[in-house]
Amino acid sequence: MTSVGPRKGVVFTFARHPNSGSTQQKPPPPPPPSTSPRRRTTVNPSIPRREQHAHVRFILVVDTIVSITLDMDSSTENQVTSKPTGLRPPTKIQLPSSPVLSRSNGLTEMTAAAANSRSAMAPPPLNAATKHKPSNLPEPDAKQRKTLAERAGEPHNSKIAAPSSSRQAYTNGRQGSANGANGFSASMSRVPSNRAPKHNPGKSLGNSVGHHGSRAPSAHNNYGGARPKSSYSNHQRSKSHHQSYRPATSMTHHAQNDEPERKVYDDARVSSLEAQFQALREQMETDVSKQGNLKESIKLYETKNAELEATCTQYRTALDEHKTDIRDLRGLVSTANMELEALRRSHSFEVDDLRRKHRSEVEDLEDRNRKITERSRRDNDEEVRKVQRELELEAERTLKAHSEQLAEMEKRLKTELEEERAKRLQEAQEFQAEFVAKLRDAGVEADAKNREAQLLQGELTNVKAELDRERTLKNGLQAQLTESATLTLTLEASNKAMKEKIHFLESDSQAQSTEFNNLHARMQKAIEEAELANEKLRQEETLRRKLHNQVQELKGNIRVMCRVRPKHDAETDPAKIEFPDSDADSKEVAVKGPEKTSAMGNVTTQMYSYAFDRVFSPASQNSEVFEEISQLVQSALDGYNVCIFCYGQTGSGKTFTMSSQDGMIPRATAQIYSEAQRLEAKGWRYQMEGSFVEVYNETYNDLLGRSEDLDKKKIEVRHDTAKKQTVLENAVSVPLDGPDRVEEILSRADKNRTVAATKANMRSSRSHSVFILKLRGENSITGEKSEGTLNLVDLAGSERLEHSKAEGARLKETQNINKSLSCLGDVINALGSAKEGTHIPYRNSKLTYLLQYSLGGNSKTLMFVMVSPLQAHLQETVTSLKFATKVHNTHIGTAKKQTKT
Ligand SMILES: Nc1ncnc2c1ncn2[C@@H]1O[C@H](COP(=O)(O)OP(=O)(O)OP(=O)(O)O)[C@@H](O)[C@H]1O
Repeated sequence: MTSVGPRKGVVFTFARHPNSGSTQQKPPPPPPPSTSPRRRTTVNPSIPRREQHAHVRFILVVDTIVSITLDMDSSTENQVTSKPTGLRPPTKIQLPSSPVLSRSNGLTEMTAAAANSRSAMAPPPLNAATKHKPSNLPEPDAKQRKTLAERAGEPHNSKIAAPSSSRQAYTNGRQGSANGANGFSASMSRVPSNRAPKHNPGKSLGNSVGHHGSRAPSAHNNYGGARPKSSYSNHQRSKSHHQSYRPATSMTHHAQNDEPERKVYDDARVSSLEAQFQALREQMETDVSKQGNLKESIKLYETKNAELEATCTQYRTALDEHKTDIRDLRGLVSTANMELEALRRSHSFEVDDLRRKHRSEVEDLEDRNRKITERSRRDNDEEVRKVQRELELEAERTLKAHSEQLAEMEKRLKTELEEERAKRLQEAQEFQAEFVAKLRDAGVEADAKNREAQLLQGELTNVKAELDRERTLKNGLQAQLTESATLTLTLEASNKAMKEKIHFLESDSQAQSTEFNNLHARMQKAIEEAELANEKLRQEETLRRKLHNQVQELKGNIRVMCRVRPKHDAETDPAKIEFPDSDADSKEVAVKGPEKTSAMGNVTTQMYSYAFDRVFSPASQNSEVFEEISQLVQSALDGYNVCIFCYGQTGSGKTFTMSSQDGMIPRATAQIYSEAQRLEAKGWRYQMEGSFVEVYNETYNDLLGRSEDLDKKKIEVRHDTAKKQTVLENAVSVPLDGPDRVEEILSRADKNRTVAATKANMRSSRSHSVFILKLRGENSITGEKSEGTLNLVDLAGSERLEHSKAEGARLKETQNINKSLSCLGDVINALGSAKEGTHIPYRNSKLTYLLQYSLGGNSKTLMFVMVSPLQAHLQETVTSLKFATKVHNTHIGTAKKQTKT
């Protein structure tokens, strides 16, 4: 875009609207920044007056040139813009929006800021030009300095006036012919002043202008040929060029010399400028001619553009037609699709109809075929029957014909025979009469006749044989007929029987159904009755448990029974033990004490009598003993803690009673299993776990663990005070899923004890063994839960130290045994005498600590006091019996059932 101020203005500026860059014509690069010459000439006092004057004159001249050019350009522009072309309108239309120029104000000065914004180059100081133009200073060395024309050929020079790449291209395009302009730019623009003096002062301004004017027209082609405002750019540059080449030194010199010299100088300067003007004019003419070329080019382009538009319109029309065709085709395709779909549908309907028709035809054919088959079968049967009948008739007919034929033949033969005989007789008589002489001949003839008769007889025999055959045949046919008739009769009978059977079965099915319903009803009734009975049983069971435990409570929660083992054959010197009430329910035992000799010499013996809950004589069996304790075992299933222990001296039969093959432990577990199974019908399910530990020298050992760990593995006993249960930590617990498992447990425990035993120490005698059976039951019907524990304890043999004379390890064992037994007595004693809240010394021994919840108020305890039958053990026997009596006399609080609902 080109914008020019009024003709008489001081500043002219080439401004370009930013939007104009989109035109096809490549715009000229923005002019280099320039400052107002007026400002320079009028404001800056540092410039010599003569020089300023020369500037003014120069500007006036230039202004004139510009105005001429503007007239030409504007007319050209008007011509161009008035033509209706398809090209973008010239950028001149956007002049009013230019921030640089305002027509309302006439020629507006470009402010420094505006100028800066249009150039990347900083404006040089105003006096920069003068600073480098001292006339009195020596010129720089020619070798070091380059002429402006030389520098114009250097690529870097163009950068001075081209801050952007586009400007660079533009400048480079021009550099071959616009060296002078570069020189102007260096002066007019804000190119640093140190570049300005680099021009060769030897070259005059006229040379520069002339050089400028001699710029080849082809240089303008570098602007793209469509840039009509390039001449203005040249103008501006020419002005700058003028200023740049203004010989400041001469101006300075004039200022210092007299006036005539200055005038000469000015004239020279004016003439130079005029020459320059002439050159510029030529240049402008050239530009005008170029402009004409450009206009032609524009016209050409317009024509091409019009052609292209026409082509475009044709293409658009063709495109629209194609689109219409495509739409039509789509419509046709959719119509065809719809028709195809309709055809497919009708075809599928037809196929379905055909299928249905075919199916019905096939069914008809099958039906017809069936009927035909049925009919043919019936016809066949009928035919067979008919043939059979015909055969029978034929047979009858044949038989009848044969019979008739035979009878006729026989009759004929008889007749013939009779006739022949009569004839022969007549002939014989005739011959007798006639041929007496001929008797021999007649005899011969008779013989012949006889032979003939014999032949006839043979023939008759043959006929008879034939008749016999016919008869045989007839008989055979009759037999066949009879057989067929029999078969028919049999089949008919069978058919009848089958019909009767079907009839019977049909009638029987109804009877059976009725019977089944009756049975079902009876079964339902029986089930209901069974349910009622079960319910009643459950109630009975609950009542039984209640009553049973009431009885147990009445019997006391600690009971003592005494068992005297039998004497072995090898054992002599039996003690005198009596059983005063020798009935089936013995409760007393009397032991005859040692003989005592009085001072008078009388030998007396004292009888010690003891009464317990039950006394078992040596003849009693384990089964009898178990009968007495089975109720307690039942209590464990009912949710009680039960403790049964055997107390007595060594060899008194504790292990035999407790752990032998038919001892209390196997029997108790067997009973628990059978009872648990019985209770399953009442909704109870039990889980059973067994542990077996021993207390040896006040240490717990696991008898079900590995034998090598017997004295090494530490077992901890923990008490759950809330649940009143004892937990054995680190001890093996075996789930008892069958009574046979008890044998396994007992043999494993026995093996461990045997391994641990030494010759001098039978381990089983020197330790307390405790079999613990935990029973957890749950009733799925009533929702009851129970947790009981059965403890079966085989205590170590009690011994008196003075009697055993034990030393060393045995002494320690004995002391520990006696201590724990003493503690057991203390606990029982405390339980019997204690008021509520009194301390029970369970912790005084490992044994009582282990049995804490199985001794006392929450449990049922049974003590077997085992008695040796030997006199040698009498003292120990009496001690044991006394201890047992003490326990027996103890009343321990009421047991509590561990049940939940
Ligand atoms: N009721 C009995 N019938 C037959 N034999 C018995 C009976 N009671 C014990 N015996 C036998 O007496 C012997 C000693 O019995 P047992 O080992 O049971 O005594 P113990 O009190 O366990 O001895 P320890 O305290 O040393 O273990 C064994 O041989 C045993 O078979």
